Amino acid sequence: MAAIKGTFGGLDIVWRSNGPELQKLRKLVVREIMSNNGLDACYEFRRREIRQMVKNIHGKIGSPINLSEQIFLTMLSVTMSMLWGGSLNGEVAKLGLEIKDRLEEFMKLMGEPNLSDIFPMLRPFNLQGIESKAKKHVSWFYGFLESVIKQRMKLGEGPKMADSKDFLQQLLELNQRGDAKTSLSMMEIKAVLLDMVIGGTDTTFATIEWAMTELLRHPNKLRKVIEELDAIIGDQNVVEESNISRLPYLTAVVKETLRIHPPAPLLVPHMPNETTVIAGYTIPKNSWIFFNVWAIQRDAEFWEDPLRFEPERFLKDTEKRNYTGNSFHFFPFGSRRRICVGIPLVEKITMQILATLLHCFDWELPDGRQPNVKEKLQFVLTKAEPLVVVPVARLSNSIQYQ
Ligand code: HEM
Repeated sequence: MAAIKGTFGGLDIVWRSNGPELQKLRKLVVREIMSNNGLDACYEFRRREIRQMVKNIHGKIGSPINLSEQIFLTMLSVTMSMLWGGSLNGEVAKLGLEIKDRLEEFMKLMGEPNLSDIFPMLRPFNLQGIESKAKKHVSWFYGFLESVIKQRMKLGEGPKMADSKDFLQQLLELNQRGDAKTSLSMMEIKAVLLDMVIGGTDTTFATIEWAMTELLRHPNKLRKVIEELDAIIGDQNVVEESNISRLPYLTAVVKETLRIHPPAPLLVPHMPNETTVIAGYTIPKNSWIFFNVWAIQRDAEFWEDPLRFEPERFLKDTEKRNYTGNSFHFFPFGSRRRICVGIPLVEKITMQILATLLHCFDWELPDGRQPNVKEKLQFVLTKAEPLVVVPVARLSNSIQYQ
């Protein structure tokens, strides 16, 4: 962990220590970028990538497809598109694949046990090479983001899509306001963008992959989702972000997925800057603390029949069962000062991608075999084996697939 933290140079949000600079960055992201206005401003970018996903899948109707890979690429395209108007289509596809490979490598490194975390005096020797490998990837990402930013500053504005503005454009405009509260250095802009690529892509992908897996394992729950989509969206429309607040059952499916399969099962490690005693245990200053939210959210003391996939439990008591991190039985995004800043985006994007996949297609299982729930932990908890399924068109109007 120390190795990974070091590679960011202390400028990003995830690995920055508590203090006024961290609070400034968090406030800026939450108030400006993740606000309704901020997210609405880049809706067209998200929408474009989701429509492209539908088109890609429609081209493979009737054949088995690796849905996990399709979801990952869609999430990466959505992230790149929202951040700097990038895309994985056309000539930049090669670059997208390079980002995907580097992201996967980086996640692996973050999940690898590092001797230096247990014996900090070994850190200078970099015995497993984790720090140097991680640094190589981070420098590549920083170099790439720098060229994107320079290009944008030269052109003066981002790609035009209706009235949309990508995150980079929003950050640069905040900088032009020129007040200390919203100005960021170029290094900080790069670090925040990188946090979003690394912190946002895999976690959101994993949520959608697990939700699809659980629904395919539970046809009675899937039927309820389809009934809800047919009633709210209907046969002649496509899913828009404005519809998703009217899909309470699908919302409960996402929450139940995040309960059983939290993408960040140990949250992000915390480090107290003072020695503290909690419940009689002494937590020494500067120790790495992991919260096992995976185990807590499966604890039979708090959850009835905890391993059963039961979205209905989130239909009751919705006030308490939310993402605010105030319940210590359900906090997949963490809690309090360091709670995830991406929640508003996650709520929109997971719902819209899931609703679109289930509204546009029926999904058949090759050889009728149920997908398994074997897990793979590389910092983010994903499925060990990809989800392979056969898409079948379910809408009568071919325009909905274009
Ligand atoms: C389902 C998707 C996601 C999950 C489950 C998730 C989960 C988390 C968790 C558990 C933390 C650490 C909280 C703690 O330790 O107390 C965190 C932090 C963070 N997340 Fe997310 N996240 C998701 C998506 C996103 C997205 C889409 C973004 C941005 C585009 C994002 C940006 C961040 C950032 C910047 C932090 C660091 C906050 C800080 O340290 O102050 N996350 N996230």
